[in-house]
Amino acid sequence: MTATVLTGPGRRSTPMPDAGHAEEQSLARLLRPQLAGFAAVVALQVVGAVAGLAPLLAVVELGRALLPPGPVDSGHVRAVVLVGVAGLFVRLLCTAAASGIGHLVDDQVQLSLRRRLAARLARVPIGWFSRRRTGELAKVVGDDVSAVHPLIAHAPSELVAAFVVPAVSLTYLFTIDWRLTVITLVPVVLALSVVPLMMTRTRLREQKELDAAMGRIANSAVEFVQGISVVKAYGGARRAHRTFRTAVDEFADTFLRWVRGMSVLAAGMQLALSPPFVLLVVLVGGAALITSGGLAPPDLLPFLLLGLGLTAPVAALGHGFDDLQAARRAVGRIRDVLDEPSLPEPANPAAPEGHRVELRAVRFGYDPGHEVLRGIDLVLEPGTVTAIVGPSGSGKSTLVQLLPRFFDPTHGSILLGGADLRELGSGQLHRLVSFVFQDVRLLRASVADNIALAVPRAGRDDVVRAARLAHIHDRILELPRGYDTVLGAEAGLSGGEAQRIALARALLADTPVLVLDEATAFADPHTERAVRRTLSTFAGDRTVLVIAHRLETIADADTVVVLENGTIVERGSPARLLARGGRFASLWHAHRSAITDDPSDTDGTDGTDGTGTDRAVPRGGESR
Ligand SMILES: Nc1ncnc2c1ncn2[C@@H]1O[C@H](COP(=O)(O)OP(=O)(O)OP(=O)(O)O)[C@@H](O)[C@H]1O
Repeated sequence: MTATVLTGPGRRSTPMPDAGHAEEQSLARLLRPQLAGFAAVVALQVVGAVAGLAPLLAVVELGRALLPPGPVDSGHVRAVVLVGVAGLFVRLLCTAAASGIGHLVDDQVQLSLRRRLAARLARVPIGWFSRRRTGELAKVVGDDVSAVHPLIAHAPSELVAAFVVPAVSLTYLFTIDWRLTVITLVPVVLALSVVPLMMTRTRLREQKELDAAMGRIANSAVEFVQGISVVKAYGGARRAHRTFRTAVDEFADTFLRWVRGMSVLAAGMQLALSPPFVLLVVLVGGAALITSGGLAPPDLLPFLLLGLGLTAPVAALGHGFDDLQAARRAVGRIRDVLDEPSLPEPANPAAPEGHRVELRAVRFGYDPGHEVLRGIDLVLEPGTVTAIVGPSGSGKSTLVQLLPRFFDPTHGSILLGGADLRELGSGQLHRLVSFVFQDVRLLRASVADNIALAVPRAGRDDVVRAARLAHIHDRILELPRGYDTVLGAEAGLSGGEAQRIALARALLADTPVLVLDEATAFADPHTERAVRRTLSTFAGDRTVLVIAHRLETIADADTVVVLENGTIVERGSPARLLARGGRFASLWHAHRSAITDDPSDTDGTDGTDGTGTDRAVPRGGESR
């Protein structure tokens, strides 16, 4: 046997900079398209906040005009009332408009975030998902994006109210009496002095721990629900439940620690901002000034009224503080996902010539330090079927998943028609390579749409032809609405049926390279034989790579590749390999005797086709 290290016209892959990654996904950049809307919200809030002070100031002015003894200037009173009413009206108008625009901007930002997340998730390597937990990802796309809501829709109004209202009020109060103004500020200063204590390293760490504990609850709940059938079948509900209970208990402990740290601070802040405390401070200060003759009694009124107005925005900011902190952390997590490197897309895709596939010194590992494929050199010629065999865990599935580019090799390259896969656009690659793996994923869509996934414009005739070839047409007709039946909603399919839908999808895609993980594993013997016949007819000039579990597939293959521990230990035609008496021969004999020893196996997979002819005898052929 000769090693099939071929040198072809393949070029070195030069991964292009990832366009998606290059665009820095900062929140500012994210908000840039919405800047006009954002500016309008802030402007309306400023006008609204200032106008909102008019009624208060009108009451104060009325008090100062009506309380002192003597004649009343009715013209002045009328003007003050009019200004107060107009201010109220403008405030209502501005607040409503700002709230409306703010929520529209928020909607756009959330939509854009979710679109970006979806686009990024579609481009990250499949391996990234296996390292992520479903709960965490669901939290980012769902909860975390929603947590941005207060940041966009409420923060501007709260910030504006917190700064503009006190600024205007203070200016007015200063014109009346600067000493009482300073006294009126005491509650605000006390409340603000608590804020840094709420943001110490310990408090922020506790917040993070709280978030992580919440994430663990979500994960364990999702995992518990996903695995519920297995757990129940094996009576392990108690054990599985324990993970959830532990997560819940941990959350309760973390929450208690957080509450303990925050409650005194929050209570102190609330006390400082509470109306009774504010009134007490202003009254004590005002009374002292009045008795000393430094302040006219009616001038105490504006301080009592506006003093309460000074603390209200700070209190609102305090209430929104948690939301804002949560939004900040959520944006951080969203940014982490958006910054995740995706499989690089070439700026100028290469044009492959033909569909010869060549793996050159391919190495790959899911985790650093643990290689699953350790230097694979392999050529798959057009018009041939290459079967991969090998013990469980030898890397067969990993190897075939590199062809549709579920992952990129960590070293070496894979060439298709002379072009490195990394130099092909993803659309181009999908037009060249289709696959049917064991773990078939069908979409919650009609049967026809599922089959036509790669060729959305395919006519119904083509879809039916592909379904017939995959021997699933009759079963589809039995479904409630035939080809229009929505899978997962109106009907479900068995594992073998789902595989044949996936096979029909691959047949319709009609790509020159086909990768199969023994696509007929779940079919009954009769269907399995029929599907195999279809595949051998269909193969034609195609380049076919199949993970073979059945002797017939192995016997029919042009080349068999024996994989062990991530390296190719034998390759050649089945007949030659059998004659050599090496690894393949012992695998073959072990496989055969396992089947003949198993009395339950009556499906012909022992190498006979049920007609008495021994078909699973490797046919002759030269090693490539
Ligand atoms: N998503 C993954 N993340 C981390 N390790 C993985 C992942 N998938 C497979 N592995 C590991 O890679 C090695 C090869 O697995 P692979 O599924 O390719 O083998 P296989 O030959 O196809 O096995 P089988 O015949 O049992 O399907 C195994 O050690 C497996 O644990």
